[in-house]
Amino acid sequence: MDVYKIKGGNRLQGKVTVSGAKNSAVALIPASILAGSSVTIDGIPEISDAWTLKALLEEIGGEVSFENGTMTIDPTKMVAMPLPNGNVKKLRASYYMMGAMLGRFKKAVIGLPGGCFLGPRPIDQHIKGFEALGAKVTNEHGAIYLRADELIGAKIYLDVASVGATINIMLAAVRAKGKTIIENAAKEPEIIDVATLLTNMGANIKGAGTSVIRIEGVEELNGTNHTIIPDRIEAATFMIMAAAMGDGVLIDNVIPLHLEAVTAKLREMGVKIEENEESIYIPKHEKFRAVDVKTQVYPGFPTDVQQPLAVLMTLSEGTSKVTDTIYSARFKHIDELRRMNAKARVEGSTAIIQGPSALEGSAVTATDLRAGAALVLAGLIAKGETEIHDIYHIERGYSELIQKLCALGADIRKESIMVNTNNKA
Ligand SMILES: CC(=O)N[C@H]1[C@@H](OP(=O)(O)OP(=O)(O)OC[C@H]2O[C@@H](n3ccc(=O)[nH]c3=O)[C@H](O)[C@@H]2O)O[C@H](CO)[C@@H](O)[C@@H]1O
Ligand SMILES: C=C(OP(=O)(O)O)C(=O)O
Repeated sequence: MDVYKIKGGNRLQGKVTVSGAKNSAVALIPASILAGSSVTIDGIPEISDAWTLKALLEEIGGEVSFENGTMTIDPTKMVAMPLPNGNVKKLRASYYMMGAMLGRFKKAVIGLPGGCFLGPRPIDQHIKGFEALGAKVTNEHGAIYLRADELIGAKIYLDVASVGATINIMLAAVRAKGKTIIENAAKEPEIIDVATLLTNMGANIKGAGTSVIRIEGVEELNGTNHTIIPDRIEAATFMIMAAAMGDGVLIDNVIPLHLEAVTAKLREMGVKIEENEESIYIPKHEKFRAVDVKTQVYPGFPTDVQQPLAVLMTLSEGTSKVTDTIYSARFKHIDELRRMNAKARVEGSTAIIQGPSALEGSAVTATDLRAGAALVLAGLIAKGETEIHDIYHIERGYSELIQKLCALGADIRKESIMVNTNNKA
């Protein structure tokens, strides 16, 4: 089993460059299914989710290369191959194969997606959207079957402003006949990024990034080149790491506008942040104020950042509270942080963190992607050695994390350890 081993206490200094956005990449790659010729995407992060999607595209006949951050996808020989099991279970975003294959082939069979367990993650709004466009959708033995004679544009009101449902409906609707209107659409920057790719492929999409998206279906889409946006969640993770352990860290390749809620909350905690056009500088800090934070849909405070932020709260003076309004059960990291001597507990959908506490190295488990990032930060701060298990969660979404942290001065390495399966409960 692979683990991360971290010797805590090293200060971080220098420049770190943020990779392309995971949550864009995992939608842009399936979007290429809709193209009539090759799509090239620059800035794809080196994460296992990208490799898994490459494998999924190859399973349906795509020719895909992925080298030095550039993925080129030739979709011309793709077929509507059912994907009920295997790779689709490895990540959440395999659900985008539904919208893209429905758009191109008018049919798809896709297993229920995997991804982080954060509490219930239904896909009812995706299905409602596909049905509104004229698809018949059934759930048979854990796989979703979608078929349509033709897709016809429709008005769809999302009961929740879901990122996945907004993108998935967009993927199918660009090839539907006539006009689709998505109301109460999610507004995340990754949605604009996907709409930009689709528009450059010849789609007609207006309003991406607002709560009403209008799509006029087209008969065919062409290949194109695209450069992905920077990962605002990775950037926020490094901002928090820099605040906690930095002696001056420049975080490069960011769009500061995408980070407004994070920047505002960190400033409230006493963190000094210098924003440049495409980078953010965080100087050394010694003290932090306790704050309360509530996660919200974009442009509110992102749920994907609350777990690393909780670690900074263990250094803050007083009681902090984190309420997750998106995922009620996204608090598995709190138990692990307690193993490291954090004073924290969960009440309902709120974590209550009492600081400051002196974190101590321990063996802990990355229960999900951002819990993993939180534990990496806790390990950087803690006295002694921290060993993080189940790091495959972290590697789904952070590109070259070890290399980036080592370059900043951290003592973190990946190691294979023997697991005694006889002792497993
Ligand atoms: C691959 C990807 O982009 N993942 C991101 C995406 O996940 P994902 O797209 O899965 O998240 P959604 O925006 O869809 O979910 C938001 C909320 O809506 C609920 N919901 C969603 C769909 C649905 O059909 N029915 C329903 O009730 C969910 O349970 C959740 O409470 O947005 C989340 C919220 O910003 C992020 O944490 C994830 O990192
Ligand atoms: C929850 C996340 O990812 P996914 O939706 O891919 O599980 C995340 O990126 O924090």
